[in-house]
Amino acid sequence: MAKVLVSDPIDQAGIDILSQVAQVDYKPKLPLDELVAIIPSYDALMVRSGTKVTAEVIEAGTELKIIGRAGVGVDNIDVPIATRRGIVVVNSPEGNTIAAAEHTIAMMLSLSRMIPDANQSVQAEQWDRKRFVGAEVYKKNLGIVGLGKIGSHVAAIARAMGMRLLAYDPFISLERADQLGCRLVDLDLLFSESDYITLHVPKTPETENLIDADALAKMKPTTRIVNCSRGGIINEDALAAAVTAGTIAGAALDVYATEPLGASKLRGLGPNVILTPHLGASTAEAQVNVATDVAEQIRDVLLGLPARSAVNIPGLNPSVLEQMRPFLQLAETLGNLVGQLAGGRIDQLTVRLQGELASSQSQPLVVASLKGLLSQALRERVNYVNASIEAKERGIRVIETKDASVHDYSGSLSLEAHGSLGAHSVTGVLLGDNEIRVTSVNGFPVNVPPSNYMLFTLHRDMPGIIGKIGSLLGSFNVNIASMQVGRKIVRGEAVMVLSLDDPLPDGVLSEITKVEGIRDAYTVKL
Ligand SMILES: NC(=O)C1=CN([C@@H]2O[C@H](COP(=O)(O)OP(=O)(O)OC[C@H]3O[C@@H](n4cnc5c(N)ncnc54)[C@H](O)[C@@H]3O)[C@@H](O)[C@H]2O)C=CC1
Ligand SMILES: O=C(O)C(=O)COP(=O)(O)O
Repeated sequence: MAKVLVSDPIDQAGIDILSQVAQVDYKPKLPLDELVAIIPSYDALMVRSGTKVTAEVIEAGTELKIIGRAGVGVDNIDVPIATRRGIVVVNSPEGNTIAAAEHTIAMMLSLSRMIPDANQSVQAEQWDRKRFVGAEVYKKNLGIVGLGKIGSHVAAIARAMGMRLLAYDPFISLERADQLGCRLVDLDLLFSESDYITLHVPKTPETENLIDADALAKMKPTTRIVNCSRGGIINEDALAAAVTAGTIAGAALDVYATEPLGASKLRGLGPNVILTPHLGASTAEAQVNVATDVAEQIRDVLLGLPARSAVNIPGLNPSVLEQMRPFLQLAETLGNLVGQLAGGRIDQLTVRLQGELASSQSQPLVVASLKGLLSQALRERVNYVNASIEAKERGIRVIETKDASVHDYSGSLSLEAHGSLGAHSVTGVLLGDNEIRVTSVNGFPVNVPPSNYMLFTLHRDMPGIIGKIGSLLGSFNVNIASMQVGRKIVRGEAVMVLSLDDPLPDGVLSEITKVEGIRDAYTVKL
């Protein structure tokens, strides 16, 4: 039975799903050294933001097939190393959107009305109404940095509260911003015009330290900043200095450069700074959502099914995947086939989508073709996650072409591998029942289903050659399941494709190449 380690607190709903297919060990708050010590025996790891899934953890996890992040941000996981190791990383892109957006609004209003300090004063049996005169958000400018899922929901709520919305997000269209009632502006304008600024970006090299002393200097003394996205996007010392100096009005933070927050200048700044301990996703509803979402994906991957929100399998979203699954199988089979025909070191793969297939996304088919191509060399170490990287590292150039014109079949896929031993090509199609047919080899028309053991010859079309090959195989006790010859002109060049019931014994191939008229022969094992 597969083993799953859950190393952060997750909702029981997730544990229940995982338990259907695996032994689940629930060990929240595991120290790094213990995690490294026990990870070798696990097939899957499920975390939230608490566990740092470092290169050391991933390298130690020799059996790991999937790392699940019950939430959005995967910045606590070394995704490039996981990808390199062929480990799928999944998250829950939408499970906590509402929770994080509502926490943002709660932080903005709490800051404006000094609710935490006002509460504390009443708890302390004071009745100080003068100290807690706040500000309204109505008709104020809210600058949203990052107009993705959470930023968009914040925009919708803020709009309903009568705020005026500015947004900065270089990857969002004007139309989308318009729909959300946001004016897209550059960062400097957002900094200088906003009364409230809220951050909803991932932590990347571009967003790290985005709000530094220079940015803070551009803001109004009445500006209040909310950060429920990621620590490190705001420079905490610069922020504390700006609040202390009164060059901005205040800040409400849920996330920090280092968590848990250690010694910090952000503490003790009175009602103008509110700090929560990374609570954005901490609602009952969000925790059920993310735990269910990610546990289902871990379960599926352990059962050999695809994940719907893999962050390191480009272009394979669930609907695409479902629709393309038979074509991915076709691409993988053809990749495997052409890789074996080409042999040697391959430096280029051309992937050609013909007919109806030309309207499909090519990237998943390219990845599947590469997976097939590399499977002889890498066996089970190559998968959809690392096929592109492995190919790139081996210097395999990929060329994609599309041709919507329809020939003999409504849609076909052709792969041509170019390598140290020459170039070979195969074309295949899917029949009505999703059965794979190889329809050409090196440009010669054939019509054969792929089989476990195959023999291909390139030869001169001449009388007697088929009989000779048949007898030769018979003399080695190899049974032929089917045989096909493809040629373009009578007595010209031709290919022969044989499906065999048995693997070819050593030495037979060289005997075959000695037969008169045979130019080359290749065995293929699929
Ligand atoms: N405090 C908490 O507990 C939670 C925090 N988060 C964090 O909130 C953030 C946003 O999450 P989602 O909205 O779900 O992500 P998302 O991917 O839907 O949106 C992120 C947006 O940021 C934009 N963006 C990327 N780089 C940018 C840049 N350099 N400048 C401006 N915009 C940029 C993207 O175009 C995208 O529209 C993430 O960092 C996530 O980890 C999410 C959930 C809970
Ligand atoms: O989903 C995210 O990105 C979050 O930051 C939530 O973090 P958490 O799962 O609460 O540790």
